[in-house]
Amino acid sequence: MSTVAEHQAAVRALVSSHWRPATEYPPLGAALGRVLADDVRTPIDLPPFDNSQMDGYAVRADAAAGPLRVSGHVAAGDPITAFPGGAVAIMTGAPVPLGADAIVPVEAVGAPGEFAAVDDTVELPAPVEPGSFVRARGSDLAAGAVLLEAGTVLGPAQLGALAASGLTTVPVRARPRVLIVSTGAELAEPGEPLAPGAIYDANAVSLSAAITLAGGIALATGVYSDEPGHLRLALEAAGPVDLVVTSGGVSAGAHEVVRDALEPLGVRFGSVALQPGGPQGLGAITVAGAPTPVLCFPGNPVSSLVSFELFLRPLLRGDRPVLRLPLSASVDSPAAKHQVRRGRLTDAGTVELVGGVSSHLLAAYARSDALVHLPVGLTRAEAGEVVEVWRIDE
Ligand SMILES: Nc1nc2c(c(=O)[nH]1)N[C@H]1C(S)=C(S)[C@@H](COP(=O)(O)OP(=O)(O)OC[C@H]3O[C@@H](n4cnc5c(N)ncnc54)[C@H](O)[C@@H]3O)O[C@H]1N2
Ligand code: MOO
Repeated sequence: MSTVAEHQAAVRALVSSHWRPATEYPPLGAALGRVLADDVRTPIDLPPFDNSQMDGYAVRADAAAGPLRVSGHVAAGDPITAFPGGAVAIMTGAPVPLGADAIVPVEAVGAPGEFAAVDDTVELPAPVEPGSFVRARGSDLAAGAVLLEAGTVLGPAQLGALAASGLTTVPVRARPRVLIVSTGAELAEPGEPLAPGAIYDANAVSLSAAITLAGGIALATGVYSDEPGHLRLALEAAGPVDLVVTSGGVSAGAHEVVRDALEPLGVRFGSVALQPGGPQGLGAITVAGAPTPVLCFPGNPVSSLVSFELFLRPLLRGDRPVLRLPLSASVDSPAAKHQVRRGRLTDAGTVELVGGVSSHLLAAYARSDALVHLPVGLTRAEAGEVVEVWRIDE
């Protein structure tokens, strides 16, 4: 039996030895959620020039005592000018005139929005600190410095920072194409009539959604049969993909379609000290003429998704946010297994378990926003005991 860490390492080694993503250069508007392929440096200082943080007056701090003549007016978008002395009325974002070194907010001098006219005088109420309310050139980031590191997932702030640097395209990793094959003779497509003994295929949809949210391109198919030949046919008919994920057919039953079809091709099956998600398979098979990694997840719907979270998502998307939170109630756990329970964060700052241990409890999973980790060796945790929690509510 492998540990979770051993299986994670095996999956990482397998996937990374086959999937070497090409670099693509989408425009920023099409790069949301993509993963940076290389470090990106800003070609310009951010901000590109000293500018005012406030609507107010630009002054020289060492010459700001007594009445000051208003010597000009600059707004955002105006060119950079030399400081003529006195006080220059200045708007937020306008370039600080060269030679001025501080901004006094307008409300410190008079009413907000009311500026003295050029040639009028203003009197400042207090001494001024050099640099106050000046947003210095390069104070966010200097030209040439790394703005975002390879591996960063591009969200609103990251894309905004690239745009602020004047960049129009960004190097991102090609999205992995993942073929999801859910198996089992008992499965029916949602929408079909449900025959006695049949259940609807949840995993094709849940794993596709998980892959898509993790930045992959999900291609899903169902093999609703226990015939290994049918699974091999489905794989032979598939176009080129970077990875295959199967669900079901891996444990100890008489009809284990995935194991029966893929074990002869060299895929290894075994147990991981994990619940849910114990039975696992991994290896490489030929798909569309190319050696392609395959991960075989157990069919129970919770087991499939938990397997994805522990073994595949970190490779595609990085780690989930990890919290350490007290349990809202006590819980028992098998000493020999790393147990992953579904949970919900509470307003009290604790995590409460949702539903029981069993891996068919998908509706309970659907009400959860966290995974609660109870490691090997832990047999019981009391209410208030702090445990590792992964947020999964993205
Ligand atoms: N004698 C043993 N029996 C089982 C063991 C074991 O060690 N010894 N392990 C159990 C564990 S743990 C798991 S997990 C499952 C894994 O089973 P399989 O991967 O072979 O999956 P199936 O038997 O095909 O299905 C299990 C369960 O999940 C339902 N299922 C399957 N696919 C889907 C789908 N796409 N959508 C919704 N539900 C699905 C299926 O109907 C079964 O109820 O084995 C245990 N047994
Ligand atoms: O390992 Mo199974 O995945 O517990 O339910």
